Amino acid sequence: MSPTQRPVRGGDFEVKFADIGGVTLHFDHRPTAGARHLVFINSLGTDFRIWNAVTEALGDDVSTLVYDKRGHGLSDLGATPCSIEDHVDDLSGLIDHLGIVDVVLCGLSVGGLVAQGFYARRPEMVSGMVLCDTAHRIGTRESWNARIATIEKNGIGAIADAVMKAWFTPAFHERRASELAGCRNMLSRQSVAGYAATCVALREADYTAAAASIAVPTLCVAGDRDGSTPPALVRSLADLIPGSRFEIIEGAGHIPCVEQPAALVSLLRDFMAALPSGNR
Ligand SMILES: O=C(O)CC1=CCC(=O)O1
Repeated sequence: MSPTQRPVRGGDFEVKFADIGGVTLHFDHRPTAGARHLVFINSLGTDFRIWNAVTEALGDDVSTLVYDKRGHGLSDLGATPCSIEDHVDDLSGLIDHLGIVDVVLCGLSVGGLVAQGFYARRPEMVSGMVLCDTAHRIGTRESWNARIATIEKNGIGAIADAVMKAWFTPAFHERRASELAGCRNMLSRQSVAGYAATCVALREADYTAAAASIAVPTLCVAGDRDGSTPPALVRSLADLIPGSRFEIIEGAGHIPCVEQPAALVSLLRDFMAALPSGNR
């Protein structure tokens, strides 16, 4: 596809896959000539459709890349155990495969850890970061081990009620029942092996020391009702990153791109507009 062509959503939609170091990754790349790349990195238990409303609203103003991280959606799991650094390998390989040389990363939850890992490895590629409902360290060894034990015994469905409470506000539960059901299906239909492998990666990840070296514009964002990485935790990440900004999205849980996409888009647009121009 030439950089000026964009597949129309729902029209000539192309399913795209790439073999990155032996791991097949499922992605959707919508380049616009001259527009900076915004690369979205998913949270645990989700596939790239969570960004649909956001990329739709951004339209042709930015180039976008979404992908299913290993072990999720239509992407392979690869070898286990895996670490955040393996996820960084995937992202790095996919970006190179597509010939992208300058990115703004938008990482949600574990995706925010992948963004921090990518920045630590390839800072020259990154013009800015939006770290959404994430932290330098998420959960505890005990909490991840307990979650892994539960899903390996009883399946992901066994944790779905608790996860939906963390992902979405009570208002979403009350008023957006079909979206809630769809998101619950998305979570429950991830593979146990892929989900558990990502829990292991989360359990072992600690980017506390790396945060002080982040030297690009960074916006940390939290849903005000996030039940997984609450605003105070996201704020503690922002406090570690020199010069970063912290914003709260009202009326959102852990997944603002689904619950409050317009608010996230507005923050993303302002953030992108304020960046110095770089290589595109
Ligand atoms: O689904 C959850 O429990 C919330 C979450 C923690 C890490 C992540 O990526 O999502």
